[in-house]
Amino acid sequence: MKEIEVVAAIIYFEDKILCVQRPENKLTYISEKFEFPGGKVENGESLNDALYRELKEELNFIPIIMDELYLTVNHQYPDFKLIMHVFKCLSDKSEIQLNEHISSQWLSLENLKKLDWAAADIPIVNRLIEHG
Ligand SMILES: Nc1nc2c([nH]c(=O)n2[C@H]2C[C@H](O)[C@@H](COP(=O)(O)OP(=O)(O)OP(=O)(O)O)O2)c(=O)[nH]1
Repeated sequence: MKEIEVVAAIIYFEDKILCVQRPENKLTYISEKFEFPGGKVENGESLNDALYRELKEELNFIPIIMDELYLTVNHQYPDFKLIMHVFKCLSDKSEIQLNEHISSQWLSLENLKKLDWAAADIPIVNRLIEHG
């Protein structure tokens, strides 16, 4: 089974977290789902470099990375295995540019569960709600 390695960012502005919605996709289980911004790690790239590149591409955003690594999620989707490394970041503003996503919301922890998340993101959302 194909393996995909991805980096993703939990971006905080004050006490809110940036949640972004994926566009339509032939894979129904990720189509129009909410996720944390990020994307695939390229060959030979460090996780931090991948995160900087993806956030610049997707949001024109240069992150301040807060911690080494928040969590690595392993999730089996029907067509591939996802390995997703998640980092917490800070933003000093709430205005963001969406280059690839169809919508975004800044949500406080207690509202995160209201969104329709990609399945791999559920453990991240749960950990955030339980431990911040
Ligand atoms: N960035 C990100 N991807 C996620 C999350 N949850 C989740 O299941 N994924 C999955 C969806 C995709 O199958 C994969 C990310 O790949 P992508 O297609 O967005 O990556 P990319 O920007 O490098 O895209 P491309 O160059 O292949 O077009 O990880 C998440 O929270 N953030």
